Amino acid sequence: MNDHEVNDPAPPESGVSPDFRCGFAAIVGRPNVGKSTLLNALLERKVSIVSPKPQTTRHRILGIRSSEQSQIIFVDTPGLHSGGKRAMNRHMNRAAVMSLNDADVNLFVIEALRWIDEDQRILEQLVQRGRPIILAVNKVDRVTPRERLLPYMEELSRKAHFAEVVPLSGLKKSNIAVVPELIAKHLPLSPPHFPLDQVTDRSPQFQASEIIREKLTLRLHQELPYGLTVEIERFAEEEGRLMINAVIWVERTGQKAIVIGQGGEQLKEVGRSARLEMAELFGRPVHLELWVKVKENWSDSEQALRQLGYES
Ligand SMILES: Nc1nc2c(ncn2[C@@H]2O[C@H](COP(=O)(O)OP(=O)(O)OP(=O)(O)O)[C@@H](O)[C@H]2O)c(=O)[nH]1
Repeated sequence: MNDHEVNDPAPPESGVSPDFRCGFAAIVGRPNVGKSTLLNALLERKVSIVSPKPQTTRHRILGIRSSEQSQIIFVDTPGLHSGGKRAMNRHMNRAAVMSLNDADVNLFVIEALRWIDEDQRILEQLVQRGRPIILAVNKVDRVTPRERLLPYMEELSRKAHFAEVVPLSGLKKSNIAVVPELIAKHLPLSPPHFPLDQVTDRSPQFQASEIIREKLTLRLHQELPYGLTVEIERFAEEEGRLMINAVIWVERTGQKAIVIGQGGEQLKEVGRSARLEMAELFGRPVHLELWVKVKENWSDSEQALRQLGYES
């Protein structure tokens, strides 16, 4: 099943103009070029996990940006991996290819002054699909002196026929405002698919699990790249408070000790920062309980992936 069909589209809003445009924009690019950061800047709020380590985005996260003229449904693709053998890698590749198929326009994100073979490979796949490609040249804040950018942009323009080439910085939020306008030009005339005030079709449970995973990833640095996932077991409202119980699944007993940390400090700190962010996101106090459990070699087994909801 196509992820976009999970939620029935909302009935068309009354009163939208006949020039209204709506469609799907895939955010594509190799790991760590800054796709999640850019998406968050485009949506003006945080919906997708951001971390300094590559390949942290496992799920396709749909962010929605609506204005009076358009509704852009962003698909944040996992990194297109080269040659991954484990089940998780296969899943990620399938997900990436699926969102390329869905998109009306591709926002291809690269790093300023850094074009490598993997960028070339992704560009070739995009060109084959024949959909418009908007090239987002990210991280321009790192370019010094600024004059180096212009010849680089000219060089890029010769690599393919891009609909647009935009230098920007997702982190510094510079030159971001123009991007939705450029994307909207390439979307079909259509009424909005979702209510205009909706920014994501992900459930609050999913968002809660992503917040926990992000806090873990930030604290654990190199120690647990793929080896953990988060499952929400309870998500209930009681007397104005959200009661959330979550299990952090790891692959090995040794990793369990790492996640918990000495005297439980690590886990306590993860819980504290996750709880604060959830309280802000959901607009009410949160009571969060975290457990760490071992699921042997889960990321190697298709069946275990399915149990945890990574079906594609
Ligand atoms: N200097 C600078 N750093 C950036 C910019 N955008 C993102 N970064 C950093 O680049 C790193 C990767 O950013 P992400 O947004 O997680 O990258 P991603 O492409 O979504 O990564 P994957 O999930 O691995 O595919 C983080 O450390 C960001 O802070 C930018 O405009 N300028």
